[in-house]
Amino acid sequence: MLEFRNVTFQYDVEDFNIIDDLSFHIGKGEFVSVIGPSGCGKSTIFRLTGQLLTRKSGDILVGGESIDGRRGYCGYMPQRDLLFPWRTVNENLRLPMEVRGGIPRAEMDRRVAETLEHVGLAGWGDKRPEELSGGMRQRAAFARTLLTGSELLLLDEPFSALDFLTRITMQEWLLDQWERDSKTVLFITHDVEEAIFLSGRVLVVEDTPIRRLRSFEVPAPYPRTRACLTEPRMLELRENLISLLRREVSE
Ligand SMILES: Nc1ncnc2c1ncn2[C@@H]1O[C@H](COP(=O)(O)OP(=O)(O)OP(=O)(O)O)[C@@H](O)[C@H]1O
Repeated sequence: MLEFRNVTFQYDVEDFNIIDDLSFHIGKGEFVSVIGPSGCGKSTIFRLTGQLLTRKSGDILVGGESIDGRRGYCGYMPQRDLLFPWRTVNENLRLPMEVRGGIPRAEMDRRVAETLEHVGLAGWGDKRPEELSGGMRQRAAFARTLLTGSELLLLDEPFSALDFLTRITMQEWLLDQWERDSKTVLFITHDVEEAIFLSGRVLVVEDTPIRRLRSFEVPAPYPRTRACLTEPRMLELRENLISLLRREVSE
């Protein structure tokens, strides 16, 4: 579903590559998390995939084809919900379809209502974002990401600003959505436990510049409950990942 082939990237103001000859791939329908030290370039991978940045060399493929010249092949949800405060929830959710164009208003309204119901926010469409709780705003932002209609969802630390209980509720909610929708999800987090609870695989950034992502299979079948986190194999994986990250930060 997503493939990086020998991708290299450098920010204009820097004199070194932040991503250097990186290759990896994510299969259709996978839920994969990316973890690594702060500032190592995780979000840069997302920005390159969404063409918010342009790579220096290499190729990025979605669904087997290069992303160059294409639009609408991925939905991107950033760290903060970024709902427009002056728009109602309905108006926020219509946005990706308005940008794409060519969809009749009645059809947009139908899709918005259906998606709000899908994420448990039926009846909240006329509210403004400030009237929603943090968890509800994230659900609305996720609904807007779904309304891009893309099979590939890039979620960049979507729950990092939430309190602990809302966060674990949202993690369970997201897993339910993923199991129901069969989308491909690439998820950035700083939280090792969140990564292993949600993902089938965890990719670890081992060094900067990013030359490779080390892949760890998560040894727990879906559907999952949080109880799986206390299983010995999951605890062992969690400790392995934490010590790997610690080593990277101290190097
Ligand atoms: N627009 C920019 N111009 C120049 N340098 C940038 C720009 N955006 C990010 N960087 C630098 O590139 C590096 C990688 O940034 P990026 O946001 O991809 O890291 P990250 O791993 O997602 O960080 P975090 O986990 O803290 O969100 C950082 O050192 C950052 O300072």
